[in-house]
Amino acid sequence: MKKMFMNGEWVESSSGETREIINPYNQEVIATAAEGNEQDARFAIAAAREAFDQAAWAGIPAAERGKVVRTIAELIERDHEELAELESLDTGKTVEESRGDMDDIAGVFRYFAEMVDKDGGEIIDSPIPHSTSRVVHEPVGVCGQITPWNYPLLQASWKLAPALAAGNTLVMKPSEITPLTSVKVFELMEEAGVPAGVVNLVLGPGDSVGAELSANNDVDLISFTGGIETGKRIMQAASSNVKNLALELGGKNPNIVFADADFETAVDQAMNAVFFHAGQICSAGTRLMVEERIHDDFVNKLVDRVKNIKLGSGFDESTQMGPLISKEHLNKVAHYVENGKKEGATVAVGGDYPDDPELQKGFFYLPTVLTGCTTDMRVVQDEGFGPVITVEKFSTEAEAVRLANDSIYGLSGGVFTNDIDKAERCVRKMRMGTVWINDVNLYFPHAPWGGYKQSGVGRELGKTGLEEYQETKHIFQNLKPEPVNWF
Ligand SMILES: NC(=O)c1ccc[n+]([C@@H]2O[C@H](COP(=O)([O-])OP(=O)(O)OC[C@H]3O[C@@H](n4cnc5c(N)ncnc54)[C@H](O)[C@@H]3O)[C@@H](O)[C@H]2O)c1
Ligand SMILES: C[N+](C)(C)CC=O
Repeated sequence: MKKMFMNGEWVESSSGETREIINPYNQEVIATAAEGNEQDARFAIAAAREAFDQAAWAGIPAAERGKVVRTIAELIERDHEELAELESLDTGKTVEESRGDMDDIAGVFRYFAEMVDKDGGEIIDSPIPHSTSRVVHEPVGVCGQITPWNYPLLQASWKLAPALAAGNTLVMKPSEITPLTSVKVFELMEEAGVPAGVVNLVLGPGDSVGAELSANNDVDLISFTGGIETGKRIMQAASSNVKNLALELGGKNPNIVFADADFETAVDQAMNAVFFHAGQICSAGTRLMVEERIHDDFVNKLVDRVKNIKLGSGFDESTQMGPLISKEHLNKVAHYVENGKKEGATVAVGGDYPDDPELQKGFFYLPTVLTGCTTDMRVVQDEGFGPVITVEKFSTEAEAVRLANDSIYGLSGGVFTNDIDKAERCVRKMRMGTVWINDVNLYFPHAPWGGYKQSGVGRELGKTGLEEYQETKHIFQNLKPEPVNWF
């Protein structure tokens, strides 16, 4: 039974309720987890509040905190294979992808561990005679952290590492359907020596545990990664005590291919942009935009290659794409494609469930390419979050940029061209938090990640990822205090 971690203890839920965790490849039960509720969330928040107010973590010298965060990275590296296999069991993604995630996760803890003791504040040139003026950074306080199911531990690491580095205490709620690697990393944080009450883990549903974290007045910051509609609810709840807010939401990301791009690379990357993790990636380049002159050749080549994508178990080395996360999500993706067809899109390949008998127990959907799409279609505007590419045509650079920006989202986008001036002109006009030139879906700890428009608020990773977990304080000192005699 996977328990919750509160005030340094592993506990069951106060109600005794549990949830079965399902393998999306074959629907087998892989674990049972405690199912927490509002009361459990309040208990964990109180523990984090107490630990913060007693300076159980922020009061430790920064270099010592850095050492503990670095040890977490080392323990993740030690248990790398176990963590990768757990992630694949829970999400269905290939173990090869999960191994890459674990490398990234250890790197994130290392990156923030190195930043811990580098900030000595700032001296301001005070305009007031006989005074000093300084700026220091302090932790925000108690942080609520809510994560999604698609990259369970990766998204958790983007929140845990900077929050700890900055000296905060926290309560994390992972997605209720993929808690396994989060439980494991809390074991590793305990082993690394994080003091009791500093990190707390509550398992359970969003509308109880997540809602309590978002609304509770003892929480100072809420950091959320997930869908737009949930993000809006959290934003409203967080207004109760005007919490600091960080939102990493969805995307519907354009991938623009100009006729002068390297053809083979652009086709290959158009597939990488979408079919990793069956398209369940916030920054998936699901909206392929191809210059009219090469459109037909490009689609033909793409379809030829997509036909050969091998579906299967994430534990089979020959598998290139695993299942979707759940029955509910599979139905959502199938409806999304059906609606696209009704709007006039043509299924060039896929558009159905696989008929391979070996895949019938899993939540599989065929890699799909929809052609004849236009920007006004819902299938182009909505985040499908599945292995589905919509293809649009454009004829000029200005049109490509205008169409790419025609979205409520602004998470990421790609441009493929050999004309570097054109690439630069396009990416500077694209209203997205990350833009790639001749590449897709890249991220690393040193560069900030986040969305323009409705894709989010704030940035994770990089220097800004640490700043999100810090308050900024100005300290002014009068070196020659004397009466002002105004009154
Ligand atoms: N921008 C990014 O970096 C990024 C990264 C990963 C995923 N995502 C987005 O996440 C979405 C997929 O994840 P999902 O389906 O798990 O999202 P979701 O919004 O359904 O759930 C995310 C988390 O929120 C919790 N939650 C649900 N209702 C809640 C409520 N009322 N109050 C508080 N918490 C609540 C869930 O239990 C879960 O832990 C996609 O839209 C994807 O684009 C974004
Ligand atoms: C942020 N990222 C790309 C790792 C996962 C998005 O779903």
